[in-house]
Amino acid sequence: MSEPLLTVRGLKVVFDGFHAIDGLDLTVERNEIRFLIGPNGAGKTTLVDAITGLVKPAAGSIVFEGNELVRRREHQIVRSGVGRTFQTPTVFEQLSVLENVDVAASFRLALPKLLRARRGTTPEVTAALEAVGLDALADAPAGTLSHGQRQWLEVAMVLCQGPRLLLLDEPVAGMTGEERTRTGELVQRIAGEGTTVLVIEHDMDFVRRFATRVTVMHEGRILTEGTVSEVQQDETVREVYLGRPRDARGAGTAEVVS
Ligand SMILES: Nc1ncnc2c1ncn2[C@@H]1O[C@H](COP(=O)(O)OP(=O)(O)OP(=O)(O)O)[C@@H](O)[C@H]1O
Repeated sequence: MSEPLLTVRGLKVVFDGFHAIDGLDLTVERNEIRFLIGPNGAGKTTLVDAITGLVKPAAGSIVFEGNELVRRREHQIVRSGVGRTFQTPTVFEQLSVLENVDVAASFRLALPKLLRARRGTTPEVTAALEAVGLDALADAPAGTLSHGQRQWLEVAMVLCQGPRLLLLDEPVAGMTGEERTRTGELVQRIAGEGTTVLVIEHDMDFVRRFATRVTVMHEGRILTEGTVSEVQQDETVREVYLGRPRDARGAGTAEVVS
């Protein structure tokens, strides 16, 4: 069997004595569309923050394609092939759609290459815009895009950097049904072209339709993993979502066990 794309072992992230990630182990194989679910505060975003260098783990290792990511800086992690989007898209509103992707593409280049590269649009930029279906809007200011289109623009901004692992944080939040379907199909195309995708999501309908495998997080650890139906039937998952009536629950979490 080939080496996993991502191997997380014994990961701990501590905020002022609070263990947001508490000895977490996770393995992601190549070409998966892995969904990460779990109640509010389970540690999903913190895990992605640790993988991408935004927060520094107190312990543990994160090995991507055989290389340790812990202690690398954010831009080094991007250059090593890990890209992410955020819950709220971060685009430059005054720049055009094309310029946004162009700026993001430059970020991946080392300075000498960057100085040579600024002569017209690169094939990666064009391909990323086509992949997310925004090529017809290339010259539109990003500030005029709908919420769904902004999310796709942010995906294009990551795709143009050529990631082998793409981490999406609640990509369909606030989207219409049609936009959700388009986003799911986009994720499938991205995975089909060789980029492994890890998606944090609360929308169980979306998870059911597009996940190849689901990991459930709870209190900073992995509770269980499996297919959607396997995790829905898991007793511990049912307890986490339904067994504590006074817990604050995330949107759609009750759906997990329905
Ligand atoms: N910078 C921080 N400082 C202190 N505590 C934090 C920080 N970031 C996250 N936490 C805490 O860590 C825990 C995990 O948060 P995290 O955002 O990773 O959960 P989540 O599973 O992504 O939740 P949600 O589904 O609501 O987005 C929460 O209790 C949160 O309050």
